[in-house]
Amino acid sequence: MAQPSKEPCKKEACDIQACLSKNNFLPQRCQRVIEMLQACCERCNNESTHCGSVAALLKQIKNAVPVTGIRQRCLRMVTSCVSNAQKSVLNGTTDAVSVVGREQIRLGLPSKGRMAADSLDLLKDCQLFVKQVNPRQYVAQIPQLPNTEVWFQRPKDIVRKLLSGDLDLGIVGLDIVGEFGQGNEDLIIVHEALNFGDCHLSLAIPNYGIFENIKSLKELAQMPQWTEERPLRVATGFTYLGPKFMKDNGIKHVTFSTADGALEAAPAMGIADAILDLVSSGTTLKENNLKEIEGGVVLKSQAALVASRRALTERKGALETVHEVLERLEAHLKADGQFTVVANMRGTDAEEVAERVKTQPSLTGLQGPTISPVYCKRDGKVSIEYYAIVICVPKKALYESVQQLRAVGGSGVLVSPLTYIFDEETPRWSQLLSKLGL
Ligand SMILES: Nc1ncnc2c1ncn2[C@@H]1O[C@H](COP(=O)(O)OP(=O)(O)OP(=O)(O)O)[C@@H](O)[C@H]1O
Ligand SMILES: O=P(O)(O)OC[C@H]1O[C@H](OP(=O)(O)OP(=O)(O)O)[C@H](O)[C@@H]1O
Ligand SMILES: [Mg+2]
Repeated sequence: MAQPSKEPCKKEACDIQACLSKNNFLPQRCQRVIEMLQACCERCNNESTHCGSVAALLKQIKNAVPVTGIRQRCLRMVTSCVSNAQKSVLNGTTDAVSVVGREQIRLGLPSKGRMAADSLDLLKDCQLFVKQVNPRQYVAQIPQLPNTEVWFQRPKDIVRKLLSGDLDLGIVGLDIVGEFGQGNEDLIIVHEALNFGDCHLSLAIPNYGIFENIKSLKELAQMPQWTEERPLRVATGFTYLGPKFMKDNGIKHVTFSTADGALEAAPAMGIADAILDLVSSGTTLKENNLKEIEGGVVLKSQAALVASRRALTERKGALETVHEVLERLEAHLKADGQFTVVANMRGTDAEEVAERVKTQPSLTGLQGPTISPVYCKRDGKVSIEYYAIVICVPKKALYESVQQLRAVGGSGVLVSPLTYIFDEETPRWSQLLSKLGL
């Protein structure tokens, strides 16, 4: 194997050093960051794209660089440095044992089942149109994100492939993240509430026989029937989360069996005493004479945007792509629950109208009402008698708000859907940076 080259680092190393020194960082600290960067690139030359030392380097930068702007510049330089090191391997400048080089960011979407159509619809609502030529084609493009390709996969494979580095981002249920991610720190939840795929993972027992009066997990655990020889038998598809939940709750005498579906039949078939499965409407439990119990919810789930930490810190453009996707998602999801309400109000001036509006609890809008004069022509003269008030109102509080508007003299109330609310910065973006140690 050829000697690893430190060349790709040189320019970035100088830039980072200059940036840090210019901002009064101690020379030893700068030096340490640069050494780590160079060691990291050596390893990238030698090993693969998944050089774990980048994470350590980023942590070091976090400690050394408290100012967000400078920290982000350093991060970009590090990413570019590492990707140069990788490119030099691909171009043959340096040998490598195995390098998975790819330019495109990969987003995994559910290929079928409950989550598939909803994932595409959500992206569409964010003006991200997935172009899939036919439904059996597993790769697709999003013209609005030219550096990103979509790969359709089964939800559990999305999580597995995020962990193996074959996908960078994905949309899956939090249940699948918990079950197949198993707390792996490389999986980062970028947005935990995409507003579809709602369900919960729950323990359920028959509502007849020895279970008739059992109402809680505690009571279930204390039943004298369960012994080492005859443990509580639980049927579940969640073979990681199930045992973990029982252990965390101190339930000792328990065994698990698994099946791919129709688990609700297991107690009546005599295969299990209880089941641990997803519930949404509760119909399947009810139809099979099963009930949930207090303390039996393992987790609440809905669709989430998940990313690979390594991809975000090492793959060129990944962080920027996540930022854009996150902004679009947040703008859409925030607006989704709101209406824009416009009404006219008679008044002497804008402040007086504002005072009246503010007496009503549902009329404050996002930051406060926008009030503007309505110019009308009377006897050939332009005058202001009315003011238009514009507010955002939660959909649930619409009627209440209309009543409150009327109560303070509002008339001609217009209600229209709100499509996007772009905040100054999305709170989840700063949370993501902090999870990444940036
Ligand atoms: N009632 C529900 N039952 C199961 N999953 C639900 C439910 N409601 C929402 N979900 C979400 O949908 C995901 C499962 O979707 P789906 O049932 O299509 O896949 P699957 O069960 O893995 O596929 P299959 O049933 O073909 O094995 C879950 O991981 C969960 O996040
Ligand atoms: O509370 P409910 O709305 O009734 O939904 C819960 C049921 O839905 C899921 O099964 P699915 O339809 O995926 O069938 P499967 O068991 O064949 O996977 C889940 O495993 C439950 O059985
Ligand atoms: Mg299913």
